[in-house]
Formats: sequence, C-alpha cells, structure tokens
Amino acid sequence: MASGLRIALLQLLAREKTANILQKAEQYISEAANNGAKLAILPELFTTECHPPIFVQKKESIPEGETSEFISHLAKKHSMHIIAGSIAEEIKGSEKMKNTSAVFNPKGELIGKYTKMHSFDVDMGENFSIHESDWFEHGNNTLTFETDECKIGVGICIDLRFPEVSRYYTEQGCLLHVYLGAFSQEKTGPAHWDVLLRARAIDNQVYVAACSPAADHTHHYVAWGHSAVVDPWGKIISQADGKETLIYADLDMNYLNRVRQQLPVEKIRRKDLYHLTYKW
Ligand SMILES: O=C(O)CCC(=O)C(=O)O
Repeated sequence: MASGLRIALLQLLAREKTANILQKAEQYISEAANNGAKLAILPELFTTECHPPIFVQKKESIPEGETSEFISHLAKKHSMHIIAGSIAEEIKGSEKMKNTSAVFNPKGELIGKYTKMHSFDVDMGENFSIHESDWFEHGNNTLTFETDECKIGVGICIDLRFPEVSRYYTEQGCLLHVYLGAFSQEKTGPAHWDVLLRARAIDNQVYVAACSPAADHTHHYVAWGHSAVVDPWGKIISQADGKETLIYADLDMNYLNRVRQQLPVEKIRRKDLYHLTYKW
C-alpha cells in the first residue's frame, strides 16, 4: 500500500443554477487533478444551499440525476475518487428526500451511497429552529471504501457529533474519516466545528477531512465554511476561511502509524471492560 495521499476539498458556493455550480466544480476538480490530488471531496448539499424550498425544487435521483452523472464523468476523466458531497435525493412516491452522498471511483463507477444517519432537529432560540427530519428521511447505514492508500469512512454534518460512528470506522480500518458538513456561521460553526474535527482525529488517531459549502450572507442559512483537514495528532494541517476556495492536504500514513506507535491507545483500551454494539 502507498503511504501518501493528496486530497482536495472544494468549498463550493451554492449558486442558483446547478449547471453553474457544476461548472465551478469542474474547474476545481481539473485543477486538483493537475496538482496531483487522488481524492476530491465536495460539500454537504452543495447544489441547493440549506433551505427546504430549494431542496424540493432541486432534488435529484442518484446516480441517474444531473449532478451524479456529471461527477461520475469528472471522476473518470481525471481518474480520481470523488466523494460527491451530498444532494437532496428524491424518494420516488414520497414528499420527503434523503440527504445522500455518492462516491465514484476513478473509472466513474458509483461505489457507494451514504445517507445522513442523524437528523439536525434543534431549537436554539432566537429564530434558530431547524427540524431536518420534516424534510429528510435518515439513513441507517455506514459507508466505507478502499483506495490504494487507505480505507475511508464517510459521514455527514451532525454525524460528526457522534463518536460511535467514527469509532466504528476506525474499527473497520478507516485511516481517513470524511465529513461533508454545513455547520452554521451563526451558532455551532465558530463554537464547535474545529473542536469536533480535532476531537474525532485525536480519539481515533486518524486523518479527518471536513468539507463545507462556502458562506454566503444572502442565503437563508449561512454555512460556516472553514473546511479543514486534521492530522492524527489533532493538528489542523489545512483550512479555508468562509470564501469559495479549493484547499489541499497531503496525508502521510507513515506519520499516522508513528502517532499510533508512540501513543498506543488501541493497546491501552480496556476491551475487556467495554465495547460498542452496532446495529447497522
Ligand atoms: O451539528 C451541528 O452543529 C450542525 C449540524 C448541521 O447543520 C446539520 O447536520 O445539517
């Protein structure tokens, strides 16, 4: 297995027309491929912005929809893995949708789908009440996939708050945990985003990459942005601000192994006293 992996995170701005967003994604993915990235990651709900009437208006099928087909074409063209952010996935015969991510391999084949497992149903006062489960059915499964460099696990946004999910991915051997997220600029972004990303990386001694949409103050819900990559020691090695941008990180699996050797939490863990049971 190779020891290094360059990844690219596309912090895209959700524009009105899907075609315009995909055009920007194409520009960034082509730039990333030219710069040696082997994995490109797009944000949560990147074609719709986080606003229910827009989800309904722009929902799509996976993998037959406009967005999936285009990202599949880009994966094949540039011979790279792409985690196609998430989109509002149509459920035939239902008014509800799913918040689903699709992963394509370098042949452009769909190798997995992940539907967000936890719903962001919160009431934080001051006009900040969100009840995601009114719009989206939650998923009941996880998603891992293999690249030449490492195994990868995928989560979406609030999934980041649940160490059980990342623990499972670690037990499955995932050395990179990817989150597609749109924390809010107003509330949880500045308070929790970096801390949670660093915590998951330190808990599991893995790389964590999290890709957010760019912040746009004309949107109903302003995403925090600040897409980031954290190393297994908990250090942020690459981070955006709020603006639309493309960021990179080089993941070094030899470094990850050194961290695990020097601070062997897996060996120290009291497996005789506790363990998690998963029902997915
Ligand atoms: O957990 C958070 O603070 C934000 C979560 C969120 O925005 C979401 O899951 O859509």
